[in-house]
Amino acid sequence: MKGYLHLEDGSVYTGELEHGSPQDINGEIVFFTGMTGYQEVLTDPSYKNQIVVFTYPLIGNYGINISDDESKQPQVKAVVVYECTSQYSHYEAQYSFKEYLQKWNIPIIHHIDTRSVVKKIRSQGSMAATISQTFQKEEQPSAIFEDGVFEVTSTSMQTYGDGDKHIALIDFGYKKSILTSLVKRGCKVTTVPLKMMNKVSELKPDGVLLSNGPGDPEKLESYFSQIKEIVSSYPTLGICLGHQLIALSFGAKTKKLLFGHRGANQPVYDLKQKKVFMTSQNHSYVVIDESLKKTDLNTRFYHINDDSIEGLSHATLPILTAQFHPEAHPGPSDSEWIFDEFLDLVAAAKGEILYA
Ligand SMILES: NC(=O)CC[C@H](N)C(=O)O
Repeated sequence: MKGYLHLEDGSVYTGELEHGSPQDINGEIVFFTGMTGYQEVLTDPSYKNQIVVFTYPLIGNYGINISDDESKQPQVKAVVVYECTSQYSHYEAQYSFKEYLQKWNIPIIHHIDTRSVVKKIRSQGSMAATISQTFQKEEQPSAIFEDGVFEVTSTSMQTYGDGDKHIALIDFGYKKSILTSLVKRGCKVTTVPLKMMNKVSELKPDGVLLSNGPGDPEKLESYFSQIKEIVSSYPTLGICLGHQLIALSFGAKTKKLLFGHRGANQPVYDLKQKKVFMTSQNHSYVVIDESLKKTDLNTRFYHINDDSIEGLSHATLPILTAQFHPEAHPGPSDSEWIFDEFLDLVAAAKGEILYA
């Protein structure tokens, strides 16, 4: 059936709507530029409540393979594509792109001029959008976005792996690949729901990882002092939202980028190794450079395209943070070594090695 994509600036695009609902669907519209990796994007909890535009014009040609999911279900509010094919070819695929989203009742609007939509987002910023079955929408798309962290954090602790390094993975909506990156490096990992952060010390972990997650990091202000205490007590890695929360808890500030970084070829410079890495990213917010002056945090990584901060280290504590995704699904595995460096920090704290 015909469907309509309404943007906050008043523009309306007509496309074909699949699994739409009689009620309008509202969300923040953002775009992802990777040619592949659509399945990992759909299931990354950081995309909770967002309407994702895929800029690559043909999506779905290798189908959906459940074992590649980043969480138990798609998290996006809706999908905007040019063409999504039902014909797929991959030896592990179980569903087509459309079948998978239909199973979870997630609307797709296709045959939309995605190039035009992306140009608007690039010039005016990520904005509110509504997908509707009618040309006249019920109301103006709302720019107030729901805070997704409480929807995606788990409700009980779970333990995975049985290695000799025990890592507490604080769950703001973690991607499965973060967990598997640790388990495959010989760690025992306990996932800790946001509301159970006060139990971290009872686990006596060797290290702590603060996960990715959706929404504005400043909305979690009531947890900053607790976060500061935890990350000051154990070797720590912060990824994406986790990185932002660590910076905020030490007194730095964050701001929203115009349209964010979402793709699989984002170049990042490492000031320590003096090297550029291609990274996978999915974020709207960044740490403000000048706000670091009052803290003991130093820039370790920055984005080559816009000079924004992509990661930090602490002057005296074993804390490492990355705004990008070292677990790299979707995207290149160039920066997976971040996990090795984090585990070196953990090993150094246990007296097993020297970390330089
Ligand atoms: N992937 C993430 O953790 C995203 C962090 C945060 N929600 C942002 O958009 O900046």
